[in-house]
This record gives sequence, C-alpha cells and structure tokens, in this order.
Amino acid sequence: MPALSHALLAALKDHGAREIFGIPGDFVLPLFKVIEESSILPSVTLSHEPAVGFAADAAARYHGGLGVAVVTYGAGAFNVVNAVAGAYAERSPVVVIAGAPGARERVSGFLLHHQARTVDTQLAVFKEVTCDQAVLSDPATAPAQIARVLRSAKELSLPVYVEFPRDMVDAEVEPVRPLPPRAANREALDECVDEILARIARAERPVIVVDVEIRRYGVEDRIAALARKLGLPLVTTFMGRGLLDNADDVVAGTYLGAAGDPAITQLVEDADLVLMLGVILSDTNFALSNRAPDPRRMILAASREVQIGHHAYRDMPLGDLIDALEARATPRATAAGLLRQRSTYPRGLAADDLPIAPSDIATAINDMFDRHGRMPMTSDIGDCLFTAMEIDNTALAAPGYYAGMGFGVPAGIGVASTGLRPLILVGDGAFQMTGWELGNCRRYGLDPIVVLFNNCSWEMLRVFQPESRFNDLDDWHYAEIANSIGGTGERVATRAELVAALERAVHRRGRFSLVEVMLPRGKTSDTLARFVAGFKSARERMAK
Ligand SMILES: Cc1ncc(Cc2csc(CCOP(=O)(O)OP(=O)(O)O)c2C)c(N)n1
Ligand SMILES: [Mg+2]
Repeated sequence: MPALSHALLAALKDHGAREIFGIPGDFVLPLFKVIEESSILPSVTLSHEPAVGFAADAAARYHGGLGVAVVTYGAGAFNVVNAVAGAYAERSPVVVIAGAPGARERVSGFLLHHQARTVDTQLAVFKEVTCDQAVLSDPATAPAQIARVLRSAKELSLPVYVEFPRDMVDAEVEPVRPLPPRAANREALDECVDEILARIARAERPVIVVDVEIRRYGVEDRIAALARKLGLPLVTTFMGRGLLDNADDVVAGTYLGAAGDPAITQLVEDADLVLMLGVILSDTNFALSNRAPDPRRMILAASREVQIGHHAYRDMPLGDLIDALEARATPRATAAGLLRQRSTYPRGLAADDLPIAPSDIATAINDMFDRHGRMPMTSDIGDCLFTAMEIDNTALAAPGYYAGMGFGVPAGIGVASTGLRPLILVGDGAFQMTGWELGNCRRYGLDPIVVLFNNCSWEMLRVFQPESRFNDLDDWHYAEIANSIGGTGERVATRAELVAALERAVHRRGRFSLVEVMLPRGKTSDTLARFVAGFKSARERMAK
C-alpha cells in the first residue's frame, strides 16, 4: 500500500494538477521532502504565502486543471487565506494543503507554535473560503476523503482545503479512487435545453454574455461553435475579458455598461434575450449597466444551475448543457450577423518624445502583439486592469471581481511555471505588495515581461478621493531594483523609450524584463476615466 503522501500527490495529478506552489515549514517539512524527492508533480517555492495562493490560482486558470498551494500550519496557512478567498470569489479550483500538528502533539497539553485560538482554528477559517474540507488523520478514511474533495474542486470549480497532520506522511493507505463526475439528469437537461432553444427562437435581438466559468469548465470552443451555429453575437463581461481569445470571429467585445464601447453596451442592453453562460453577477460586471439585468429577459447558466426567468434547473453542469444545446440547436441567421460590430483597439503609437499616458501603453502593447504575436497576460487591480480593456482580446488572468491587489506578479510567475511566457501588468502600489516575487524567476529560468505603471500613486483611490495625501506614494526606482534581483529593468518616460524598451524585452530571454513606465499622477486610462464617471453618476442617481 502507498504512503498517504504519495497517494495524495498521485491523486492530485490524476485530477488535473500540473504543479505545486508552496513554502515549507516544520509542520509540512516531511511532506515537502516527499514532494521534492518523488517529483510526482514539479514544485515551485516562493517568498510569501499570498504569492503561493495567487500563483496556484493563475496556473489553474490557464491550464484548466487544479491549482495546488502547500503551506505550513498556522502562520503559513493564515497568510494564504486572502488569495484563497479571491479564488473562491472568482471560481478558481485551488487545493490548499496545510500542515497540522500530529495526534500526540494535539493532546500534549501545550499551546502549539503557529496555533491561533485553538488547534482547529485553521480548519474553521478555511471552511469559510473553500467548498469542501478533509482532515487526513485516519488512514482508513483518508483516500475517500481525498477523492471527495478533489471531485468537489473540479465540479464546483472552487477551492478546497486538505489538512495534513505531520505524523501521517508515511501512513499506509489504499490508493485514492477518483469518484465519477455527477452528470445532469437527462430528462431535466432535455427540458431545460428545449426551453432555452424556444426562448432563442422567439427572440428578435438575442445576445450571449460569457464569463470565467466557461474557461473553468473548458467549454470555450464549444460555446464559440454554438454562437456560430445560432448566429448569435457574443460579448464577455469585465471579469471575462480575454475569454475566447482564439475566436475573434465570435467575440464582439467586452460589456462595460456606461464605461464601455457604446455599440457593445447597446447590443446587451437592447437585447430581448440575454443568454448568460458562466457569468458571475457581480457589481464589477454590471454596476454600470444603464439597464439592470432583468430575469424576464435573462437566462443564467452558472454554478451548476440554469435560471430562466424566475425558475431554475438544479445540478446542471455547464459542459452537459453546452453539449446538449450545440447538439440540438438548428442553424439560424448567417454567421455574418455575428460581427455586426467588433470593438476596435488602438494601434500605431507614435514613437515620439511625448510623455506617456496609460492608454499609450495599451497601444504600444497592441503594436507589439501585432509584430510578435499575442502573449498570455496577467494583471493586478489598478488602472493597469482598465488599460487592459484597451488591449486586443488576449488571454488574461486578473482579479476583475474580487479586486484584491498583489495578484498580478505572482499570477504571472504561476503562468510562467506552466511553460508560457506571460506579460504582467501591475501598478506601483500593487508591486510594493508582491512584485518582489520576481526575485524567484532566475532559479526557475522564468522570463516574464513586466510592465509597471509607476504613477507614484494609489491612483484608483485618488480618482475617488483626490484630497487625500495618503495616495502620494514615493518613487522607489523599481527598474534599478529589478537589475539586482535577477532581471533587467528599464525606466521609460517618453513614448519612444516605451516602444524601444518593449522591443528589447521581447527579444531578451532567460531573465525577467521589467519596463517601469513613468506616468503623471492624475492621468488615468480612458477606460478608468469612463468607469469613474459612470460610478459617480450612478452614485448621484442612488442619492436622489
Ligand atoms: C489587498 C488590497 N488592499 C487594498 C486595496 C484597495 C485599493 C484598490 S486600488 C488601490 C491603489 C492601487 O495602486 P496601484 O499603484 O497599484 O495602481 P493605480 O491605482 O493604477 O495607481 C488600493 C490601495 C485592494 N484593492 N486590495
Ligand atoms: Mg499607482
């Protein structure tokens, strides 16, 4: 019989994990030894546990499997809670494996180091940010518990928690037998599909809106095929930006309500049927809608449910639904109707001596992608994410709903660890939180390109509260620091310098490149400016 540590690692791999991110500690040292020596999964250690969580989250978003974060008991585990909360909010299946005291320690009578209120406080905290939990303290039940939580992570696309007492690493157990996926009830599925297709047939101006769950459940290509067959226009939400990046004939643009492309906004808000697939009904996706989502003209397929008007079908996996819709849909209007309008993105930045504005960065990146091909992107929260809306529809992992800072750089390291070369967008405030993780790139041979928006400001706060001096950050000269932690940094202040530095970064391989873009305080991207105007007018309307 295998040791529990080996059984768990093999099960993670069987369920779609591709790598492990972590930081060891005495409560997981024996487990980390097995991880490193068994090589069942490659492992990457980082410098601070929030980054471990962000990297595991972003890796899962890109390879479509499970993200894995291994941390020590207490101090390590509590450090990763915020990243796991963000993964929960944005439907990312991260498996948190946290060390814990062994059976004898628990009854030693001592208060244990790293313990908070009680020995089980860690489990109690993670119950709030995971969909399922397992404590592997009994060899007889451990394999079944592992099978259950890993199926939960995959089926619900949500984080799960595995507590691994340090005296269980070598415990002999049965191998983990994966549980069968839970399919939709066939009759309910047929009834649901008939109702959806009937609603589409009656609609005169239907539209499809997609969001992150279509990637989490691997159905992007099938949805593109469905949109083509039905001849329906399709847009992404703010959170869903970058989805269907290989289906330019299908994606008309991104719906941003009052802050977006008016033609896209009209497509959604004038629609008499909005088919929402994998959509998170969040404020960041819909708060700027001129017309709030209306259940009478909406079908929402998300979280294994399909809501039509005011009734719902339960236990309806998105993949089963899309397969059944695609199989039973009859072709409609010509595909030409798909792209009545497609958003256009700025190109052709003049390489001149003018100072740089945030939207110039988007134009320079569009030009770079045209010359060298699109790169997978990660972004932090800040004006960099709003600027990303002006970059052509490219694969993107960003905290567009949870909106937690610190995600961008570690997420980029997570994506780079999957074998891709990402372009990372980050503001100076967020970089101050987790940007230093770039110092781990050299030992793993990772060479992401980082574009750092240095406005020496918490600019997203300043636009709402300009009178506060706490928004004035100091200038830390990040490019200089990059050179001392294994990368190459360049500081640019004109559009010509920006274009040249990006070109050098693309050709520079084997070490990370950091392009520190100097921006004036008070100047935001065009998209953020429209968002702020939209939020302020929405707030004024609510105040009346
Ligand atoms: C973990 C966390 N703590 C605080 C905040 C609150 C916040 C949202 S945006 C922002 C300023 C971001 O500054 P940065 O320089 O990165 O970007 P920019 O605005 O373009 O200049 C803060 C402090 C959030 N969202 N998450
Ligand atoms: Mg800033």
